[in-house]
Amino acid sequence: MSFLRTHPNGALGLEAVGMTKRFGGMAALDDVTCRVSAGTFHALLGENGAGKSTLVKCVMGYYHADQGQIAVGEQERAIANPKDAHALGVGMVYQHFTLVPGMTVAENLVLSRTHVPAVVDWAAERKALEAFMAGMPFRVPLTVPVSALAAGEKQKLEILKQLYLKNRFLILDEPTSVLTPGEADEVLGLLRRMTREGKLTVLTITHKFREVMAYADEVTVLRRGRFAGTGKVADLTPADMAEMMIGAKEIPKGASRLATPLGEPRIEIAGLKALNDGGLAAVEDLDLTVRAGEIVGIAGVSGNGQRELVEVLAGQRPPAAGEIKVCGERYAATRAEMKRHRLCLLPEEPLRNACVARMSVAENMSFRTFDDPPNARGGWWLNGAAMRGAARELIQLYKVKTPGPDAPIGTLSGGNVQRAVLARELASDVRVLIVANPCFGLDFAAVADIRSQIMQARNRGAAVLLVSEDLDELFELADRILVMFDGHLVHETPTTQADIGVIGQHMAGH
Ligand SMILES: Nc1ncnc2c1ncn2[C@@H]1O[C@H](COP(=O)(O)OP(=O)(O)OP(=O)(O)O)[C@@H](O)[C@H]1O
Repeated sequence: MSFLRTHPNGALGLEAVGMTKRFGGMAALDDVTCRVSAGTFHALLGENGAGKSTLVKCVMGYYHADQGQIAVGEQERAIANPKDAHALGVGMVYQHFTLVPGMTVAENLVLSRTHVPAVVDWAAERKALEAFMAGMPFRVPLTVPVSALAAGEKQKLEILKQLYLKNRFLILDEPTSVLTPGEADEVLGLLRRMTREGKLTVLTITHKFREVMAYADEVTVLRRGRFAGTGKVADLTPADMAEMMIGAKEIPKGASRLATPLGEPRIEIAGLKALNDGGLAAVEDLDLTVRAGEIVGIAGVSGNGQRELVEVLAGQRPPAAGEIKVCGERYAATRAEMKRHRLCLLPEEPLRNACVARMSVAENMSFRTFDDPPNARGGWWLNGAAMRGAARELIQLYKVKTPGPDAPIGTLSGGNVQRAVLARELASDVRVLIVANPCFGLDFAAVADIRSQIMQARNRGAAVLLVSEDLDELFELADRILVMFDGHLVHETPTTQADIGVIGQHMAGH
């Protein structure tokens, strides 16, 4: 496909040429070029830490590249900040929603404009919005508050907002991670239709080969901050892309499930109720048992009480009612209990919930063990050398990409923070493992690695509670799948008899 700069129907082409961005001595991007033709659907691939986010942040003007040029449409452009990017018609949709929940769809759209008049003529705005919606391939009701929309509708609205702001080059950062499989297909299908019609160009960061194969026209692959290849999807297989990403054709296989006997109950939850930050019930009447030697998966669209459930089990949120037992004893989620029962826990968003961003990788990795020998030598003297040594081993074992054990963990790429926390949690001989979205944002090789670790823990007899928004993950790992909707467990099935369509419907509350 020859490079097309602007499509007559509005889609914009974009070239980022020779992009270099250094953080201290480390080049996160080293002479990277990415060309996206107008009216195409382009996927940006690469391992965790390969430089994908850094590249799109340079394009959006969040970072200033040390070298390189960006051309949007016909011309080379200087993009000093995101405002400049928007003025050129370049917008970005993030993994997490940026809408104001208490406002209606119409209010969110109108107030997102750079210039909003002091007094808004709502009647005129409504008319203009209805005309705008009529021209869109998908619609969201204008008068409904955003808080009442399902995740798929919110994601559609995020995209509509970019189109409303007249952005015709859209960057998406793992756009489907918050959607059910049906919603993901709908949103990606609609975006592809718009690119085919020449109304929009899409550049999406993704780790999902399935979505690349089904929706993308072309890919650009980064590897350790460098350009590793580009091509048309029609000419490539997932194995070819894997080879560009990591230099090996083999997509690693996970550990297989061993036929182990079910053991005693290790997690017993009865009548649990938990409130959200606003004081409303987020989890209600929840009964759940997880036995030794099984993985119990909880499916659900984010925001249906899973976060609060995990926070209760982590001791970060008090239960409002109910009882929890671990290994037959009442459990109040203290650090001593976790240690005694060898209970390990990986919450969602580990950088926020399980790390101190400004502390080093070594310090973060030793949170569980800092007061045990050899890390502590009597009293409160911490042995930095021992902590760093143990961290070096974990960094190697779990392939965490970091300049070293002393780097602040907050400067690692998202996927590498996840690996560092998993390394800490899975390092011990775990009896009870609670994990929430363990592979969120991880590249395919890391996903295979981590899933294999979880399966091995189960095969060794651990009781595993796996809360995940990724149905593929639940189908691969769980022995039983339960669906959580609106704070309740609404459906349960052994995985061998599970039907993905039925589960998707329960996830959507039908
Ligand atoms: N603000 C920063 N300060 C220091 N280093 C940074 C900063 N931002 C990114 N890096 C480093 O740059 C490299 C590339 O990170 P980037 O976030 O672009 O990777 P990525 O491909 O998006 O990874 P992931 O798939 O894990 O999100 C990483 O090694 C990361 O540690």
